[in-house]
Amino acid sequence: MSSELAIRCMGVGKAFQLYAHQNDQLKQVLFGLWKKFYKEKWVLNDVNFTVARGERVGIVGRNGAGKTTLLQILCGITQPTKGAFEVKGRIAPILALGSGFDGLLTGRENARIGAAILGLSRKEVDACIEDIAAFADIGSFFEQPMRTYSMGMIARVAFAICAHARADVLIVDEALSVGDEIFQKKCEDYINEFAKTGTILIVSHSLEFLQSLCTRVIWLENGVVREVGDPEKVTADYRAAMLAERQDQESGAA
Ligand SMILES: Nc1ncnc2c1ncn2[C@@H]1O[C@H](COP(=O)(O)OP(=O)(O)OP(=O)(O)O)[C@@H](O)[C@H]1O
Repeated sequence: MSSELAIRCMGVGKAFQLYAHQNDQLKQVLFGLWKKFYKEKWVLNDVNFTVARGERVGIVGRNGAGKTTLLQILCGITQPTKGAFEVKGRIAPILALGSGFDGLLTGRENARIGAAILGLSRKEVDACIEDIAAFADIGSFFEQPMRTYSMGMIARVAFAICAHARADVLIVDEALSVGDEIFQKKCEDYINEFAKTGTILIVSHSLEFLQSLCTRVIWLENGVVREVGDPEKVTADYRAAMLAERQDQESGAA
């Protein structure tokens, strides 16, 4: 690990606009200068952290804590409402796996486009497309339109592209919860291998995996950083809080 920064998140906040009625969105466009027709829902608030080059940082938090939104901001998929961020180097975003694919194009065609979007030149794509096909390991489906794919197959192609993107920073959102056991193991092996040289920011509900992989863990709670530090300590505190909450609910329900 070096002291050089790979990711810096400075006071990042994100508010979504919630419209009570469909018409309100149109009203906002027409009369938005005078009146707000939406309610703001803040899902991230003043999030600050840095990740050094070569570090492996995990993010934990309950459903809806803001983990995916934070990764989407860092990957440039959505803009922060407040604050600023910086990611140095080429990013491979293993998020919302495959949401950008065109269902009318084949796996191969989507893989070529996806790899180019991640920054590979045409020559580099030519050189690695068969390796991407082998990594995805979906046989003749690779030549079929992606609308015929299962979610698991889409995930395989998406992960395969990212695994060949020659990235400096791997940003992973729950990628290990998709696909079958064999593919999950392949992804885990890839991430462990990448970890030897690259920088990783990974969201996972698998606390054991984060403990084994990460150098630090961030616990996000209601859009704010509740704790950051040693993976064993943070995941233990998080687990204890979840357990205490469940016990409270059970005793309340009894
Ligand atoms: N486009 C959107 N418009 C409005 N609210 C949204 C939008 N996207 C996400 N949210 C809300 O933002 C909050 C954070 O969502 P996010 O997906 O970042 O949480 P998460 O920690 O990744 O959850 P999970 O573990 O369930 O994947 C949630 O309350 C969610 O409903």
